[in-house]
Formats: sequence, structure tokens, C-alpha cells
Amino acid sequence: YGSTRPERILAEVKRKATRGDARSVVDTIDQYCRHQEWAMNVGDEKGTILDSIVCEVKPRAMLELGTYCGYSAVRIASLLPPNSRLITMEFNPVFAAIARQVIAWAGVEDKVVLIEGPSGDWIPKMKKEFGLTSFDLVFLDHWKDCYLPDTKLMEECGLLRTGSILVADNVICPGAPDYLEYVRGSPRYESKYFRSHLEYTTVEDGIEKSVFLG
Ligand SMILES: Nc1ncc2ncn(CCCCCNC(=O)c3cc(-c4ccc(F)cc4)cc(O)c3O)c2n1
Ligand SMILES: [Mg+2]
Repeated sequence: YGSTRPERILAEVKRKATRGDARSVVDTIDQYCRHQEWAMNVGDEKGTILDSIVCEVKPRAMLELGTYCGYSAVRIASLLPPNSRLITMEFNPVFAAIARQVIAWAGVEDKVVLIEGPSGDWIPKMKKEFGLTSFDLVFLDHWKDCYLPDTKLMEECGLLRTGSILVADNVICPGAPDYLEYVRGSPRYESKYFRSHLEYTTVEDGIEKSVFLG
């Protein structure tokens, strides 16, 4: 029930997941989207790759572009060290409203700041709005044709420092060919592809991890 897919996902979380237990929220969404209706969460397989990078980097300041229902925001926030913060950006107010409730149900709201609006508008304001110097880790999971322009914008706005890491979902499916060409061809990035599958399917997809060299 619920008129939109995100609303049905939220209903399932409230029905099945334990309040305050981020893992149970993640598992509930994965179960629902694998067995009831597909949704564009990073999912369990690619999520494990994302987890390993978050644990390795231990980011103090992290940015996610494209919140959707908050699945990856919950996954990431549950792994963040104390007094770290995930800023997650969502364009669609309906998705943002659902994500806030999913994030709250998981009990990670004090590690997550959800901002609403297009990345192109927000990126130039981030430093001032959040007293940031740079992001340690950025997860790109929004419009695939925004990956490249937004990466260039983050460079221009001084939001990346030597060692900042970009993690991009869906570089194969739906694909971000211009972004891949850029990070793999640029001397300013050290890029690595983690082969996986499109969430809840056997279709090939993967995650690209790119270290900004300054
Ligand atoms: N600029 C800006 N700023 C801020 C924003 N916040 C949200 N957005 C818009 C994001 C809209 C959703 C983005 N995500 C995807 O489109 C996506 C799609 C698939 C997929 C779909 C169908 C298939 F058959 C196969 C694969 C799978 C994935 O894992 C995906 O992540 C923003 N944009
Ligand atoms: Mg994705």
C-alpha cells in the first residue's frame, strides 16, 4: 500500500525493521526490494563494497548525491566514526520526506544531514553553509549525467583535497560513460573498478572508486 514505491518501502520498514537498528532497516529494504518490488537502492552486493570503502576511509566529512529512500545513507551512517557527518542531497521532495523517516527509524539521524535541491545549486554553497574545508569521501548515486559536471564543480569549488575519494554507483548500468572516461583518463585521479551487479539482479554493474590526487 502507499501510493509511491518509496512510501511502500517506508511502510515495510515500519512494519518489519527494529526501531534504532540500522542493520535491520537495511536488511528489511533489501528483502522487500529483492522479493516484492525492485527499487534503485545501491543494494546488498554493491553495498558491501561501499561499506568496505567507508570503513577504510573513516571519513569525517562525507557527501552523498542522491538519497532516494535513505538506504545508503543509513548504511553509511551506521559505519561512521563518532563526530563524523554524512551530508546527503535529494532533489525530489517526496523521496526526501520518506528518507528522513527511514533515517530516523534507523536511529542515525544525528549523523546525517539531508538537504533538498539540485546538486548544481548546492555544491557551490556547501563550504559556507556547513563550515567545510573539503569532503573525505563522496558517494555519487544521482542522475548519471550529473556525475561528471558535478565532479568538475566540486573540484572548482575546492571541495576535494589530495586524497579525497569519489565512489560512483552504476558506472555500467545505467552507466556514466563520460564520468568513467574522465576519472580513468585524468592524471589527477587514480581510479579502480569494482565489478558487481545491478541491485537485486544478475545484470552487470559496478562501482568506480577514484582518488583525487590534487
Ligand atoms: N542533480 C541532482 N541533484 C540531486 C539529486 N537528488 C536526486 N537526484 C536525481 C536522482 C534520480 C535517481 C538517480 N539514480 C538512478 O537513476 C539509478 C537508476 C538505476 C536503474 C534504473 C532502471 C534500470 F533499468 C536499471 C538501473 C539504478 C540505480 O542504482 C540508480 O541509482 C538528483 N539529481
Ligand atoms: Mg544507484
